[in-house]
Amino acid sequence: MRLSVKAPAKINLSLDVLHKRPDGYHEVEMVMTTIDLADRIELVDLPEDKITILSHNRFVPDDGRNLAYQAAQLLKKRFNIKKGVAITIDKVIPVAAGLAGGSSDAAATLKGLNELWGLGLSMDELADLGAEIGSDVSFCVYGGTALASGRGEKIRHLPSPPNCWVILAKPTIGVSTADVYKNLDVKNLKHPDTEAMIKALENESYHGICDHLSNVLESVTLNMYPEVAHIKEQMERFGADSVLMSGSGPTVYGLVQYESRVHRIYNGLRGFCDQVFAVRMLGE
Ligand SMILES: C[C@@](CO)(OP(=O)(O)O)[C@H](O)COP(=O)(O)OP(=O)(O)OC[C@H]1O[C@@H](n2ccc(N)nc2=O)[C@H](O)[C@@H]1O
Ligand SMILES: Nc1ncnc2c1ncn2[C@@H]1O[C@H](COP(=O)(O)OP(=O)(O)O)[C@@H](O)[C@H]1O
Repeated sequence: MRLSVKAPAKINLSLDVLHKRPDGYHEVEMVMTTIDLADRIELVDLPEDKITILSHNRFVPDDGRNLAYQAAQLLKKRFNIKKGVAITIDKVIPVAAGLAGGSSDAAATLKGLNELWGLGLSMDELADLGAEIGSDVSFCVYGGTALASGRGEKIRHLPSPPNCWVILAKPTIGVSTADVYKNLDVKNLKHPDTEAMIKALENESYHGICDHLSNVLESVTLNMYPEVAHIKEQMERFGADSVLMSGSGPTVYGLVQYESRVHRIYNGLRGFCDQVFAVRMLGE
């Protein structure tokens, strides 16, 4: 049997770090939402006991380092499944970009194999399994809009933002999430107003969302890679309503309400940045 599953990227509308935990992770409060920029995962049942990964993107590992591989392996071990799966990843989401591409591939693989192998697991059970793979995988299982806390695995669903455009620009560098957290000065942070962001979503206030975009990891990555700051300035100059770096970066996104402005910003950024996308929020 063969199954195809969509694996959408996320952006962080706000990202706060509360403290460093004894296990080395950071306690976070993040408002995240999925966007219409997605990988496609194809799963084909194999009679023999093996997992294969195929992707034409050279930055995507084709072995046990791949998060989709880890998702399949976790299900096989936990439910004692003797057959295998061939996973093909049609990569659209830029890699190591702060958009949770790998995490979303893992989440899509969990959901797809749940169906393919008839496991009958609930979304909550899949999200719990996802947390064993990575901090962002639980969110990616549900998608939509949510407040993620703990190390990212505790999910509270939120209303999705009013429809608008999201323009993304990724400079030609990949950022290590671990390095960014390592360079974060947790004691001296200007904390986002997470509650105000949640209120803005509840009130369907586009301007409220724009006013409260905030990410404590942004200044860390901006200091490490000045080209990210440059993209942010240009996105603001070309007329995005509000601009922020997603996750640990280096992708910068701008929110734009009116389609008439999208082309100008997109074309302006394309002048000096190879990877630019104009997409919609995905909603619920
Ligand atoms: C920063 C965020 C924001 O959404 O995303 P990305 O920028 O990676 O997309 C997440 O917190 C990343 O989630 P994810 O990429 O799944 O992280 P993991 O694989 O679990 O961890 C990678 C490394 O990041 C650090 N880490 C991650 C999450 C967390 N709450 N505290 C941490 O300190 C740890 O050093 C860990 O070894
Ligand atoms: N399916 C996958 N797609 C992309 N990268 C993956 C995948 N599985 C593992 N990785 C590894 O995870 C790292 C982070 O990738 P990604 O999830 O795209 O970024 P981020 O954590 O910034 O959102 C990459 O450098 C890559 O080596």
